[in-house]
Amino acid sequence: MAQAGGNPRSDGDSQQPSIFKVVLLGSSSVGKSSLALRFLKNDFREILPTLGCAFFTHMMEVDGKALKLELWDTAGQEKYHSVCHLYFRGANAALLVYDIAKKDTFHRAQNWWKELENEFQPEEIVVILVGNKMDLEDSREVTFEEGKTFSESNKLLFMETSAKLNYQVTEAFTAIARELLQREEQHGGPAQQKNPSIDLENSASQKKGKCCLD
Ligand SMILES: Nc1nc2c(ncn2[C@@H]2O[C@H](COP(=O)(O)OP(=O)(O)OP(=O)(O)O)[C@@H](O)[C@H]2O)c(=O)[nH]1
Repeated sequence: MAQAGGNPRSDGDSQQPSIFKVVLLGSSSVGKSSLALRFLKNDFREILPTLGCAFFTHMMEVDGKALKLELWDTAGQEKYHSVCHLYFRGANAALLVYDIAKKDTFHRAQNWWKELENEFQPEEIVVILVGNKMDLEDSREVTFEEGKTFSESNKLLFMETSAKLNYQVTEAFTAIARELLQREEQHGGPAQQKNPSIDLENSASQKKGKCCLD
């Protein structure tokens, strides 16, 4: 394993929420930024392709426990592929997003899973496979069963979503948050992060149109 997942961070004060790094991975145009925009702002609009990576933080509460998610929305365009590896270092969770109306994006999500498997021990990262654009039922190329079968055989969480219709978007992020908190509890509470996130100031390319999430 080349790189271990980062432990959730805390400043040592048990009252402070844990911080988890969550990366969004998948082909270009599957709707990663749209899922983030829907989750963070309950909005949906045309967004320009992500350049490099966009970064957001979000406080939330799950089952009475507060936590902070650091969301890293990566660019799906192939030219950014190698950069994405930098961004998933130290991640606690990943959303592997595909477009249910584009079979090749499902295969790409499966390849991302292989890459994560090479980087992380199974217990180091929470992964959810997300079949987005489920509003495009008439053009569906990936069945619900295909997504479910792949997830079950690889012990991933799975959900179909529509950023456009606001269907199961919050649920997908909440499922991740819940699993992260459960794992943290099993491992005896928050610890200092072993592999801190890379320096945002120096290395995160900003997304054109990122302002729409601010
Ligand atoms: N019908 C439908 N369209 C969607 C949905 N989510 C996103 N889109 C559209 O898909 C296109 C791509 O969305 P983005 O969110 O930019 O996709 P991305 O995965 O972030 O793309 P990159 O930044 O290139 O990696 C846009 O035109 C969105 O409006 C959805 O749930 N349903």
